[in-house]
Amino acid sequence: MKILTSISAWQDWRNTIPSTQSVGLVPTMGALHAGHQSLIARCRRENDICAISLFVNPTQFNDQKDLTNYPNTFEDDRKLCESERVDAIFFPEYRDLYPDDYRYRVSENEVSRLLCGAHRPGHFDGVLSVVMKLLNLAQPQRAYFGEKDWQQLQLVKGMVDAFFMPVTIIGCPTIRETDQLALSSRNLLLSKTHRRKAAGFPRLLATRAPAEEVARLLEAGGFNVDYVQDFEGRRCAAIHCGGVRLIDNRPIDEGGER
Ligand SMILES: Nc1ncnc2c1ncn2[C@@H]1O[C@H](COP(=O)(O)OP(=O)(O)OP(=O)(O)O)[C@@H](O)[C@H]1O
Ligand SMILES: CC(C)(CO)[C@@H](O)C(=O)[O-]
Ligand code: BAL
Repeated sequence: MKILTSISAWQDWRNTIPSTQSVGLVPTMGALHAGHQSLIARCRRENDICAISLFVNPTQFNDQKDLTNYPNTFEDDRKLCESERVDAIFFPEYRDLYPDDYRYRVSENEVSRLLCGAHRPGHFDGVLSVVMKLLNLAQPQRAYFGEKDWQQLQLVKGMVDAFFMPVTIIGCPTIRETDQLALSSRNLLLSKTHRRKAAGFPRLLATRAPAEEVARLLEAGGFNVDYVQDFEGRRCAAIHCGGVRLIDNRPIDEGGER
């Protein structure tokens, strides 16, 4: 497994791959967990070459504290990638990935302003810009994203269509803990008490009550609610639990308990 830290090393490596071999890419911000692992495993199964990027992208953070606190578990990440037979890890630095210092960026003017975009101004400009860079560098046939970040997934698909980018975006189901909390790197930041309490989030999101009622119940349960909103077939929500921001979504038409 190669660990590539410079753009030129990554490009040189990419150039060694014959055009007859398919490449899959899993973009991540590291602190890998079983959710990421499911994306990597699928990428491994569906492609000759499986690559992953680990980059905590500063341009998508509107909150400096959130960026500073973002977990970093590089050694464990490396081991997980090795055990999943990843071929290459791309682990760049900001100044290399942003030679323009973010003068150039990709913007979407509608969906990116809703939900998470309304609460994290500029967030999706940062996400789309870095994903465009990563896709241009890796030139994968397929790239894998989690449904946990539903709005992100829709925006990345939209960008690829809008710019005629030669890549297929594959959405992968959300992996959950046994108490149904969606796995997320930020879960590492929850205290024991808040981790226990966080199980109430997916439980309330799965009820059939109207979105406003779910928001009220979450607030009553001690969470600070950014939003609960139905969007493109999903009930999406973001809350703060003990200062940690968590997001989740559920299909709106799922039978039984949502
Ligand atoms: N529980 C999960 N199930 C499936 N995919 C996931 C899960 N959590 C994250 N992913 C996907 O992994 C990719 C990388 O996500 P990222 O590195 O931001 O991790 P994260 O756990 O979402 O962290 P964060 O705490 O920042 O939300 C994204 O496409 C994301 O949707
Ligand atoms: C897609 C991504 C890797 C871009 O930094 C990030 O938003 C994430 O991990 O979901
Ligand atoms: N998975 C979304 C990345 C972020 O919260 O910035």
